[in-house]
Amino acid sequence: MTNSWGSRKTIKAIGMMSGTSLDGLDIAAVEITEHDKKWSFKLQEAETISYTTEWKKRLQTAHILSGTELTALNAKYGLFLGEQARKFINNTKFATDLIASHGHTVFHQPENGFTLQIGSGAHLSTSSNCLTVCDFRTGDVVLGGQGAPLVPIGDRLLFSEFEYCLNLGGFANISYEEKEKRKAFDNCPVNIVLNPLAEKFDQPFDKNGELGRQGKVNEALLKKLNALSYYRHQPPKSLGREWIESEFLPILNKTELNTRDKMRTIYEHIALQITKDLSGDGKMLVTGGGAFNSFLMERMQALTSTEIILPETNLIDYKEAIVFAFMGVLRLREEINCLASVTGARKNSCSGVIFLP
Ligand SMILES: Nc1ncnc2c1ncn2[C@@H]1O[C@H](COP(=O)(O)OP(=O)(O)OP(=O)(O)O)[C@@H](O)[C@H]1O
Ligand SMILES: CC(=O)N[C@H]1[C@@H]2OC[C@@H](O2)[C@@H](O)[C@@H]1O[C@H](C)C(=O)O
Repeated sequence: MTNSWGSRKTIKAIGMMSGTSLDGLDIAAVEITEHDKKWSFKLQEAETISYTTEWKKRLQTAHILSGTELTALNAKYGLFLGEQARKFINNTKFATDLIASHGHTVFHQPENGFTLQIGSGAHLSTSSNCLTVCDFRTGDVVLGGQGAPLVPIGDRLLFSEFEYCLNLGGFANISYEEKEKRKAFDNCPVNIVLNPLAEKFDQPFDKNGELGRQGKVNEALLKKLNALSYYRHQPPKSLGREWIESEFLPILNKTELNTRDKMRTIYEHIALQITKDLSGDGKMLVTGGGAFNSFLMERMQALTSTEIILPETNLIDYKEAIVFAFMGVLRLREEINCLASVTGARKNSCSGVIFLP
């Protein structure tokens, strides 16, 4: 506790998260409480603002824009986030102390020393009229870390009753305690590769895994995917769109399988990659939209005796937004919110940039 935020028992925070699946902007209003050095939270309100086709396209193609265009989008998206926050606050009457915004990842190249989440904090804080914390990843990358995943600080301090926390969004990422340190890494791609395949059937995603369930596992493709060098690397490690384009899709696009068989094989690949390192003991909390994919859950549970726990829907949908709200609170209190044991950075850090309205 180093400043006046540290003497507040409860802090009200709004967390905003735009994930890789591009289904929408998740907003969570959370009351975060510290009692006897133990943290707890209450999710008060939550909403997902679906992206319009136009916003989805803008964010999806942001990486090919010119410098000027990307700068303009950063500002425009910051204003958009601010307007959404304002509307949310007006509707819910949640008297928030702060907004913690992840933004939308456009580039993630920790090996080259940078990561970029757009959604200008200055625009967001001014248009929402709220104290805002954003740019949570850069500080860790500058310290030599992967800048991801960051949610494990929340897994450790808010969800410690679970041996594993798994999130199934665009990518799968898992976190767990090992020798009293939090460890975490991105396992493999999930919806970032499944959604475009489902779109071939005019569906935004493979609801409950029904399309993939109808296909057959292709052993040759499965073997090639499992042989990708990323899976042999030791953590810390993380994945991004760049890896999908350079490593995963070239293998997938070379096969002439029908789409259902491709999906079925990808499901097996995901289930194998996630379960291969589990101890077989304890409970695993599964969140993120992929948790609703009952076929994927079945395949995972068939490959491990670690018990898969699906929480209530709001936690499945909003855990990441909740944890970013928590990270914003830690940032204001000047307490550690990025774990070097997870990201491989030279040291733990208190990351995020603060904007006053
Ligand atoms: N009933 C369902 N069956 C199968 N998949 C589902 C279902 N509901 C949601 N999904 C998947 O979950 C995705 C959304 O998940 P989520 O919002 O957790 O991803 P994200 O936050 O964008 O990703 P990330 O955490 O990687 O940034 C959808 O795009 C869809 O693929
Ligand atoms: C760079 C980036 O945006 N990474 C995301 C992405 O989506 C899932 C996975 O890859 C994870 O590493 C991370 O997000 C979550 C919220 C995290 O940092 O914990």
